[in-house]
Amino acid sequence: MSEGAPKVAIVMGSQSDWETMQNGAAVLEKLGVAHECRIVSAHRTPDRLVSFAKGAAAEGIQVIIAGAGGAAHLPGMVAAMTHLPVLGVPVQSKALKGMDSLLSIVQMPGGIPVGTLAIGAAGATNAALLAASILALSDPALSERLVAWRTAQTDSVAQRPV
Ligand SMILES: Nc1c(C(=O)O)ncn1[C@@H]1O[C@H](COP(=O)(O)O)[C@@H](O)[C@H]1O
Repeated sequence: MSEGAPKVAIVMGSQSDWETMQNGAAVLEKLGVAHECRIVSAHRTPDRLVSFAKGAAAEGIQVIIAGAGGAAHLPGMVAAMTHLPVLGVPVQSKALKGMDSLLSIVQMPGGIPVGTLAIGAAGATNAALLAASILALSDPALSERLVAWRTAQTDSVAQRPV
């Protein structure tokens, strides 16, 4: 469904973040938003980070979702090197349950924004929905799919617990 050149890039600091970030990829897949997923780490692969962040706009990427845990510098460093919207997902860490990730991502200095989502799977899901909302501003067909997705979600909520 999501064919064509990727418009959203989902980047994550480690393979271990995929369990969380795949929730975002699944939403983009359902909505038919072309996307790509990459492992990029500010700490472990700094050169890969620079070439990704500096080249993303020229490659046709329109929104970047960046997920990382612990000392989560990835989203902020990506944002420092691109004007594209960057949505940050704090991945839940074992030691501090993701509070470290959240605080590392959310407290950006004025001038370099990262739109920070909730810790964990819900954050990854919502980052993908926000990315789709941004793209839908200039894509009426995607806008219709997004509204249909929201309607289906509403319809799936039972009136009473079973
Ligand atoms: N926070 C970052 C960055 C970064 O910010 O660039 N690179 C890796 N990491 C994080 O280290 C955690 C543990 O990684 P490992 O599981 O590979 O040891 C992951 O949640 C990853 O996002």
